[in-house]
Amino acid sequence: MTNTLILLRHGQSEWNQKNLFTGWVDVRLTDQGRAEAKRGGELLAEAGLLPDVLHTSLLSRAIQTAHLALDSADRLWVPVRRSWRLNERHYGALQGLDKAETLEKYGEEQFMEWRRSFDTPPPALDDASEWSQADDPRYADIDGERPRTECLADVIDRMLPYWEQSILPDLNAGKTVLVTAHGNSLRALVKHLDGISDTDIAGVNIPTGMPLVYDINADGTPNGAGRYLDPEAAAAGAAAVAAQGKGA
Ligand SMILES: O=C(O)[C@H](O)COP(=O)(O)O
Repeated sequence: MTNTLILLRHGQSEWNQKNLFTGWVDVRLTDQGRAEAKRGGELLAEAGLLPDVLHTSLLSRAIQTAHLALDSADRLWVPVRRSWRLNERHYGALQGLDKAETLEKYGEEQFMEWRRSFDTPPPALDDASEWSQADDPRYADIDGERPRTECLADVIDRMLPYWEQSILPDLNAGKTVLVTAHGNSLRALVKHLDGISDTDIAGVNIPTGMPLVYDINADGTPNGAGRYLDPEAAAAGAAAVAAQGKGA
């Protein structure tokens, strides 16, 4: 017996479009991002994958995406659980910087180390920065220390307790679970589910707005590989993410 987990990265955001490092900066979806989110919900409805519960991060781009996708699937009424533990990785002092300019300034090796290494975080973001979340009320009472920068290993450390204590129990209650989150918080969960090595995860990118479906066993392991509902579009989207920063 397995239960259905649906992972959905938010649609294109305003800073995805501008090619800026985003992290915990709370930007909204673009028109394209809203269309991607609606299409994601249509794909779920066409596949008969109707969520019974929603888990989102505390960031507007994921919350907007969930709302649009659930509306397309006529499931706006499902219960919602939100957590900072599903937030995008905190990009530290890179938040707000242009990816292409950062690549140009620091070179490919340093750019990729900060962007895709497993355990090297960017420099920490000063609380006085305009892109800091030091004064953001949504983090006033979070169950953990508010990060000033994160690497993927840090994201896994703060995301897995939520996976085990909040998402997996919903799955084992027989619910179809929709998780709307972010490129790197979903890379963290996919790494865990698929047993991807610390090295190989650097080559994994999550496309925007495309449902990724897993059949999950009671112990939290996947029964087979995850599957995108539109594999061709997913491959093109992942390639576009990989190309960000390279002037693409
Ligand atoms: O936070 C961001 O900049 C993006 O959502 C993810 O960026 P990345 O694909 O460069 O990690």
